[in-house]
Amino acid sequence: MLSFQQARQTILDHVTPLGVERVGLLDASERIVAEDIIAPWSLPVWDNSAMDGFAVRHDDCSNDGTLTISGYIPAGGYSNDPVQPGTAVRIMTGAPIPPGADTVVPFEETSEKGDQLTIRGSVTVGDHIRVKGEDITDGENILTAGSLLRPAEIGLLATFNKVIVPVYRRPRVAILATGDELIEPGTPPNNHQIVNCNSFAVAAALKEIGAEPILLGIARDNRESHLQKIKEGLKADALITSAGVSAGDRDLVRDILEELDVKSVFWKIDIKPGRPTAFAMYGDKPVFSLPGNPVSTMITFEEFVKPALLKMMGHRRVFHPTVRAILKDDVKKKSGRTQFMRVFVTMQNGQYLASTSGDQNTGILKTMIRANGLAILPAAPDHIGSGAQVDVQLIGGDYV
Ligand SMILES: Nc1nc2c(c(=O)[nH]1)N[C@H]1C(S)=C(S)[C@@H](COP(=O)(O)OP(=O)(O)OC[C@H]3O[C@@H](n4cnc5c(N)ncnc54)[C@H](O)[C@@H]3O)O[C@H]1N2
Ligand code: MOO
Repeated sequence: MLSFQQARQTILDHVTPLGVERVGLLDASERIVAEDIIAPWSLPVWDNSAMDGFAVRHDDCSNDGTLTISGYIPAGGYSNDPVQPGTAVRIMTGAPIPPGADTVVPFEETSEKGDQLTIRGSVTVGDHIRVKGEDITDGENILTAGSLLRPAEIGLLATFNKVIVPVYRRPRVAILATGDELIEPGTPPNNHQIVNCNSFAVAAALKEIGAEPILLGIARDNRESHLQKIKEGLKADALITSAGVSAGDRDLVRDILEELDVKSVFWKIDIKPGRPTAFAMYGDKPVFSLPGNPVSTMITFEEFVKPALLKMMGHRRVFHPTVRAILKDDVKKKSGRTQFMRVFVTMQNGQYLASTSGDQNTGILKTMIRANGLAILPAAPDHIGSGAQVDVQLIGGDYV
């Protein structure tokens, strides 16, 4: 049986980034740029003032004399007239430095009387001038393909007039719940029926990473229903099924996938929860079959599906940030399996602390709700004492 790391790597080895599409600037937010972006001009575009004040010739500032105010350049204005010796030009932040001037003196360091200006204190040549190209030079590679477009990158693209941006396509991901016991949310449950929560938890997780969920509904525990729904799901870029993958008499998912020529890559991983997870490929489309217990579905999505989809969207970083934390509880676990423990992480005196968020049975949803981290307990020991250091993936929720 594959270990946690082997299974995750195997999945990542099977998926590749989807194609590229060109979208409007704001639609590119939080997506991955698919080509290098080259600066078409320098930034700043020209030498400009960093302060409201006076553009002067530094040589004129060395004696205690006065200068004559000879002009005014607001932001949005410019002047091609050279600043003559003995004169100063009133200039606003962002306005281009006029020829001849090499220094800006802020208003606070001057006093004015009519058109006469006195500079107080010492002035260094070049003060308060933002020099052309000091930020970015013409032809510089400003964003390499594969970069995440956060607000700062979107601003940078806007600066350079890049209103159409090449980004990796977002996967359309079909989600199929399976089981005769299931009804859809909004339907009053009869005896022995339970409401399909997995499809919605998975759809929300997909939206969080910018993938497009397609809800296929529920496949009933018979061959025809599975065939019809799975066929539909295979039209998407990826398919996620929940339940029907363990050893039950009615666990049909893997058989039907095989019947539809979906090639099994592996079944079962040495982890808890999530052992019966199956992974298969339909051409170049991944098919994830997640165990039905809601907590197992959510954790296997986080550990296996999310990194694969992020890779398909062109992301270079596909894993949750992991921190070392001190365990606050004694933990008994199954020896030989990597175990994901739902924890609540806090920070005290510069150190992360992780305490169990409650009952770790996979039937217990509440513990998932309370968790903001998953501690990854290594396979070997069957007991980890409080005070031990463990790796914890931060999975969001309340900030620590
Ligand atoms: N003999 C064995 N039995 C089981 C094994 C095993 O290895 N041998 N593995 C156990 C483990 S671990 C898990 S996890 C479950 C997973 O089984 P399935 O993926 O086949 O899921 P089901 O049995 O159909 O359902 C499990 C549980 O989850 C509920 N469920 C299913 N779908 C949904 C949904 N969409 N929304 C909410 N809840 C859902 C379902 O009613 C069951 O209670 O198998 C163990 N058994
Ligand atoms: O592996 Mo099951 O997913 O423990 O609940």
